[in-house]
Order: sequence, then structure tokens, then C-alpha cells
Amino acid sequence: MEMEMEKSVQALASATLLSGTLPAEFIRPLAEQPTATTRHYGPVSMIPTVDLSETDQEKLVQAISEACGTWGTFQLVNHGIPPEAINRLQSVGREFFELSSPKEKEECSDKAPAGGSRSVGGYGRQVREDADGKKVWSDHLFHKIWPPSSINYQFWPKNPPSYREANEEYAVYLREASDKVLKLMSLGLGLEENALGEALGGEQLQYNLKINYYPPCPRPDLVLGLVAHRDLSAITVLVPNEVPGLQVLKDDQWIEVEYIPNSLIVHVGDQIEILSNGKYRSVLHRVTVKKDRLRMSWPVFLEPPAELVVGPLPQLINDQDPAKYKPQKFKDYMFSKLNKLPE
Ligand SMILES: O=C(O)CCC(=O)C(=O)O
Ligand SMILES: [Fe+2]
Repeated sequence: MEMEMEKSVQALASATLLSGTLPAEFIRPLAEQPTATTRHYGPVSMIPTVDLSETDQEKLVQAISEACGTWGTFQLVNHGIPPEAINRLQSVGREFFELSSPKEKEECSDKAPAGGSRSVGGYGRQVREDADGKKVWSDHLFHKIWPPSSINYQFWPKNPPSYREANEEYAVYLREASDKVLKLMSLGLGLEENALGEALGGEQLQYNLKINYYPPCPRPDLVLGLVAHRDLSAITVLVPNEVPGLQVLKDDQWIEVEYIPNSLIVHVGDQIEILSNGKYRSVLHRVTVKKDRLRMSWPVFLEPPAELVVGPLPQLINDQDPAKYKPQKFKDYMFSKLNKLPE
């Protein structure tokens, strides 16, 4: 049985522009509305920057561990991924959203009946509504890009024809860059450089790409592109387009993440917070949208294989510093979080 697709936010956005009325289910409660709650720092970027071309290793390790311990996020510059590869990833993704028909998009969606074995894969809108029944102003496409054995090509667009090549090319570069990041993060915890990578499944580490599509919105002051959340990944490595909107919570303030051309945004996710026994912090973040500009983003969630048990690394726990998290299979962690059960 095929599910009737819910209308995309992209389609709703066009209708809303014509009518000028925002459907009520998108209007956030006052305490969440962006204009009431955002702090503007002006031109100075407050998010730490990590420069992979830094040749002083000690300095680099220091910078990354400080960023992960205080903010849980940083801008990664000089990461070695050619700008052309990033541009190709972006243009094929944008073409999918803007040039393919609703039917072509639906072909990339998960056809499994809701409530059954439905996975978080393919094209669509956020499956769950918030507790208060509110909806987010975004559509997405989700699919694995590595390892090859994990990929379900049903979720990969057939159009544009270069979609596959561009994504495969990006996966190769991204693995190199994220490998370096995980090594530096391990060293920053005083561990051997492969410690985090191995604890996350080594060669079995999964790379799960999401494309977020946030159409322009007539009332950006009232909606959110994504509500406040922490990623359940180990780390997330995100390519933004030039339209800002991502905000991170720091000292109870929402701070805008500035757009830096060619930079990648790295988030510490829940699994690294757990492995590090809380020394690195999974960052709370949300997304705001714009009145006349389209935001898109390409986060890749690096996740352990489903059956792998993740808990605080034994090297990091002792009498003074007891384990703060209970070890559990990644799939069980994910299930509890997605169903809002106690973790
Ligand atoms: O669009 C962004 O910058 C953030 C996306 C995000 O947080 C997510 O997809 O989990
Ligand atoms: Fe996120």
C-alpha cells in the first residue's frame, strides 16, 4: 500500500506567497519565535574556527578540544575538500528539489507504511510533529553515502543524472576530512588517535547525508526551519549555502552561525558526548528561515552501526570521574530518542 504524500513545504510556500496567509500549524509558541529570542553579536563570529592547515599539531588539538568542550560546534576551514566538489554536491541537490516533479520526488520517498518498519530515509517532511502539533518550515532528503554496503539507492535521485557521481565524489573527500577531525578529537581527550574512530565502528562508521530545503517564508518571525535539537550522530559535518539561519545555544542565548565561504560546520553529536563522558558537548541548535531567500544545507551524520554498543570510554572513567551515561546499542538510543522515551 502506498502512502498519500503530505504536501511539501516547498509547495505550501508557493501557495502561501500567493495567499499571504501562513497556515496556523507552522506558528511557533512565543517562547520559540526567532525574533523574540535571538541575540545578535554583529560582524564578529562567535563560533570557534578550526583551521586544518595549522601545522602546529598541539595548537590544533587544543583548538578542537576547546571548541568541542565549550561550544560543541565549530567552523572547519582549510579542510582539504575542493570547493568544486562541494559546488557539485550543492548544485545536484538543488536541481533535485527545484527541477524534479512531485512524482519524481515521491519516488525517492520511503514507501513503507507509517508505524511499520519505516526508516528515516528518503524524501519528505519531518515524520513526527512536535508535541504541540506544530510543523517545521522545511523539506528534506535523507540517504546514506558510505559505506557502499549500507547504501539504498532507492533514495538517491535519478535526476539530475550526475547526482550519483557528485555524491560519491563528496563521500570520498568527506571521509578524509572527518577522519582527521575524529583523530584530533581523540588526541584532545588524551587518547590514542584512533580511539574515537574505533569506538564508533571503524570501517563500519555510517555516513548519512541529509539535504535540508527551507523555502522563503512570508513570516520568518513566527516559524522555525527546524526546532531546537541535538544530533544523535557522533559528529555532523555540514555544508551550508550562503543564506544564514543556523543558530546554536550558548549560555542560554541563541547565536547565529555566520556563513564563511568554503567552511564546513561541525557539530558534536550525542554519541561523542557519551564516549567522552561529557567532556565534549552535543550542541543544541535550531534553524530560522528568511523572507526572500532559500536556505539549503547538506549535513552528513556520522553514526555507529546500529548494533554497536556505545558508552563512556573506559580510559576516561575513574573514581573521580564516574560514568555519566549508560552504555547501549546505537539503535536502542536512536529508538528512545525518536520516540521521546527516557534515554
Ligand atoms: O540547516 C542547518 O544548518 C542545520 C540542519 C540540522 O540541524 C539538521 O538537519 O539536523
Ligand atoms: Fe541538527
